[in-house]
Amino acid sequence: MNKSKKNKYKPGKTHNQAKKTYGTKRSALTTHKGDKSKGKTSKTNKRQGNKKSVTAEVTCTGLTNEGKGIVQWKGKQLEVEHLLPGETAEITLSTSGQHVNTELKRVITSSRDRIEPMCSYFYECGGCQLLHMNEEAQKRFKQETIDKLMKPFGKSEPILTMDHPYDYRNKSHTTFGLNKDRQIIGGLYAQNSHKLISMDRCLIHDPKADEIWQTIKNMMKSFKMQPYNEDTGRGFLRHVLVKVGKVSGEIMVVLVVASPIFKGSNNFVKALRKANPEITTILMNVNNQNTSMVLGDQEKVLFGKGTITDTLCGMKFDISAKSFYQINPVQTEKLYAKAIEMAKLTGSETVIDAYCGIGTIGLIASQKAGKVIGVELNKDAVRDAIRNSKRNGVKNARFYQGDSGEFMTEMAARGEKADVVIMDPPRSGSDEAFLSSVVKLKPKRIVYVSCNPITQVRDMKYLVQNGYEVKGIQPVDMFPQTVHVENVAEIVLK
Ligand SMILES: C[S@@+](CC[C@H](N)C(=O)[O-])C[C@H]1O[C@@H](n2cnc3c(N)ncnc32)[C@H](O)[C@@H]1O
Repeated sequence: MNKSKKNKYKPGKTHNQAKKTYGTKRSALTTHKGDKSKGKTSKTNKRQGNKKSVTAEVTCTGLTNEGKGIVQWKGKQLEVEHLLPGETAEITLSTSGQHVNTELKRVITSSRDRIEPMCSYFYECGGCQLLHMNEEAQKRFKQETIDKLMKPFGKSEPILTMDHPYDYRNKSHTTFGLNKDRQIIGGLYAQNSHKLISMDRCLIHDPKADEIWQTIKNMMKSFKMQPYNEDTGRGFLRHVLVKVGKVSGEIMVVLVVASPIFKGSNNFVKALRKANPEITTILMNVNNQNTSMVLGDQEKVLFGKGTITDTLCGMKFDISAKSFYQINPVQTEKLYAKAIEMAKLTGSETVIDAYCGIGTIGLIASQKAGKVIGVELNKDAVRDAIRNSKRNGVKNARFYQGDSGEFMTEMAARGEKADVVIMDPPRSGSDEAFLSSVVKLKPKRIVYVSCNPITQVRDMKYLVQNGYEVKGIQPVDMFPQTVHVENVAEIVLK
């Protein structure tokens, strides 16, 4: 590896997701140079637990990438959850070590961008961070986030938003537990915690998925099925994963259980299908590890074919329980259309679809390319991709299981050729092995699809330092109501 400054790859930190709820937040304490404190501190100092807390009146001057309000207090820049630019508010502050925790107590002057959150779990859950902002403000926030991050590479296009920004998630997983009265509850963990919030509906989930896990929760008592307790390791049902084919209407239910012995599974499946006849397949996944991962390794099909099929961009795709599939298909069609437009295919190119999942982008691109080579780490996803290739009658695509970085390194070592690389890595971004091999392979074009523009910027800097230039930047709002934003960049060899 060339160790020169030019080629030096500097992995950045992964995007820090916004956290949960009103209050008890630990804000990053950053020293703020050159600005006088604008916050007024009240004289009353209280003790919160063993931490000293003070109340202050502050004015919000902007938003962080995580959608938190930025305020100045005693020469420091602090972040306050759920505060909007221009608003003045009363907050409480408490210090623990190097950190200052802030809590929004009362908004004194409210922004015109503020709306009443449509979800009653908003302040507790933290899965959506922007429900207190109207649609226009969310759009502006995401556009500004991308514009700011992508500034070194040029201007970004206006973000592609969604007409009905609710009910869009085709995949959801629910956890079960007992409340203090030992009644079974189901819901989501509060962001970055293991506090289970009992809910009946999530505004961004597919409504059918929420209906199904409610059915399961209501069946548990009569089937003597106990929710799994992470602390004691006792109980059976850990999670329910529901995947919905938004076009096909097919529905997969995965019962994630702590033990492979599922007594009465036939009757359970029968009762579940009776209550929700739209379910097309039911699986049992055994996760007996002490882990925060939802799915374990063992899987058994209890009913149906074990996969669902959905249609995206006119092609049909089989999706397994463990395979990645974009969670917002309406916006995915816009994203893929942009990615393929940026690839500028003429029919003869060799295209690499790196981090290809079930082969969606590559198979759609294959209609306009000479040949497509897909690489993906997850073996179930590769099996789906191969099946999807056959199902759609695609003859010019091959899929391989492996690490994209290693695969590209081997391709570069063999002196192989690629005209276009489409890459869509996970949130942590790509790696040095992959990027340095891309630079060796010298494709004319790279289309970089990312759900984390922070790691995307890091990787794009490397490509730009090594002979590429950025020609186009297109943000897409794949995750309305949350701070997350998808971005696709067109990068060409100079
Ligand atoms: C954001 S998804 C994109 C999938 C696909 N392009 C799509 O649009 O549905 C990232 C994919 O990268 C895969 N992945 C993660 N690390 C990988 C690696 N080192 N090499 C290859 N694939 C990897 C994941 O399993 C996942 O399927």
